[in-house]
Amino acid sequence: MSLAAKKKAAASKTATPKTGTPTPGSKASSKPSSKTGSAASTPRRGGASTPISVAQQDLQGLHLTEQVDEAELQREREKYRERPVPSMKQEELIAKVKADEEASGKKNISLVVVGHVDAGKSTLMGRLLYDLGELSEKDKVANERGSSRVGKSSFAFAWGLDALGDERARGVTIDIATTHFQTPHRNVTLLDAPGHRDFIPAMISGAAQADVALMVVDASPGEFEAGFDRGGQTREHAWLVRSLGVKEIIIGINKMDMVDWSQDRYDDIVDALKPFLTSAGFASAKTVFLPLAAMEGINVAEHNVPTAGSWYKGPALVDALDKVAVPERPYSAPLRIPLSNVFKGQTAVASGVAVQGRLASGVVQVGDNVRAVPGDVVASIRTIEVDEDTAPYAVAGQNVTLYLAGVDPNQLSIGTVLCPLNYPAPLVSKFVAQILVFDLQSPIIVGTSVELFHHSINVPATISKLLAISEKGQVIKKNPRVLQKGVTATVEITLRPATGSSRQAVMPLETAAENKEMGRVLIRRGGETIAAGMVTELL
Ligand SMILES: Nc1nc2c(ncn2[C@@H]2O[C@H](COP(=O)(O)OP(=O)(O)OP(=O)(O)O)[C@@H](O)[C@H]2O)c(=O)[nH]1
Repeated sequence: MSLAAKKKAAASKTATPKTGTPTPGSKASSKPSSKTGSAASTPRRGGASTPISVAQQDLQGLHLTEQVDEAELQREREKYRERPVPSMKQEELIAKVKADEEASGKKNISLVVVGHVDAGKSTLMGRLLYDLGELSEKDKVANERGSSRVGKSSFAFAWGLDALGDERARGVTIDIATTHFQTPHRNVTLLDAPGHRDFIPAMISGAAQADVALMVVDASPGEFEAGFDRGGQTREHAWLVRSLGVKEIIIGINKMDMVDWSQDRYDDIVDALKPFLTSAGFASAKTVFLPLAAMEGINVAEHNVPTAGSWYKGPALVDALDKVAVPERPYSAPLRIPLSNVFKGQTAVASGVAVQGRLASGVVQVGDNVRAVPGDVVASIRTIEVDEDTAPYAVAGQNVTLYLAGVDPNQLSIGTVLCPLNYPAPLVSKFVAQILVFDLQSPIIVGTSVELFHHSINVPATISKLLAISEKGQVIKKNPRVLQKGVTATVEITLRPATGSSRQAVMPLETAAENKEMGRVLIRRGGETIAAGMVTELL
């Protein structure tokens, strides 16, 4: 699939509200980037993506508009419910997955790109894709033309990566776009994160899915400092990605052309970042620094530093990515697929309801039946797409598009978790978490209202009890009255019903001990990330 087409697909899911945060279900959009056989042969209709009922969808799929033959409709519905049979038992599948990985010599990793606004993230990724042959000359020329028309000709490479329309006019990335590329030993899924403060919720969704972060900083005079100061996004992004479980980080010190490849400037930036990254929880062995000039493609796909930069002997970006450690994937744990997208509206029922997400744990194959929670809906996996290609199975760590049979799209939403039939994730309205408190404007007290982020959703919640403050694993204070910046605390968190609803709010959640990825939460207040933590007990 061409990059332009991929971008179009990515752009089709950019429904993040420009101010405020996305709410569950708000990203549902028209249609995923499908090219499965069944989808291709399925009649599709244009039009608005307002949610429609299953019956209406059936009508669309069958091209019946007014005269409805109920019996015929029923037969068609039954047909949709015909399920492919899984070809392997779970244990067989896990063994095959491991053997396939061994044989391919390539491992899958997901990369999130973060950094202060305008640091050059999109330019860098555009350049990398171009140098790796993923962005054609034609795409690049079209991008150059398009971007100079709106008076931003230096954005030519970024153009390739940023989505369409609104985003182009403003020159700011507003939602996660995914693309794939390969290094000699890695298949990389790239999640391009927006740098703008308002868009951090979208970044959280990307970072929650990543194995490694590429943090881009701008070496130009004054710019690194602006991004690193309080209020700049460098610090918050580093905290966020680490809190979301990303252990490896590559720091691309970009725009070295602006400082004539000065080693002093590079060293100063490294010296400022190192202690900060350690305090944010990145082990120095898992931190790589490299100088770059993204626009000119220097030190991106090859170690081609100019004479002024001959002091640099380390890896080019592509070599650093090729060495990213692949975490042990929890294949044998029960399946958990938190959905990051549900395509409501135009998707015809015959090809299944299209959803996207990342396997937090477990394995799944075509024909498997899964239970969707909340809602307790049973669906059958009709088709699996990994990297836009159909696949017989998918495993923990992969981002997938799934086509589900036997389910109404309105029963699913962003945040729904697909689970095995006999092992659904528990639904929780209150839990205990151990949290690390970030930089705060005002302290956390009992009753503090927050937004709770878990994978791709955020829900209103209250810090209902402050249970303890600990240091190095020891409780140093019980029932504190306030939590200040920098402390590790045990708190009770209670979900609040959505505005206007009297129903008790619940969400699928597990303790971190049970399932690391399902037990990680982020806490924000008033557009600021104030804490991150692990669920330790479900109440
Ligand atoms: N001199 C110089 N300018 C660069 C380089 N890389 C990027 N730029 C410029 O920096 C500006 C911002 O680049 P983008 O790639 O849009 O930055 P971004 O980090 O993706 O920005 P957001 O999407 O808004 O977060 C553009 O004008 C680029 O042309 C570089 O290596 N050298």
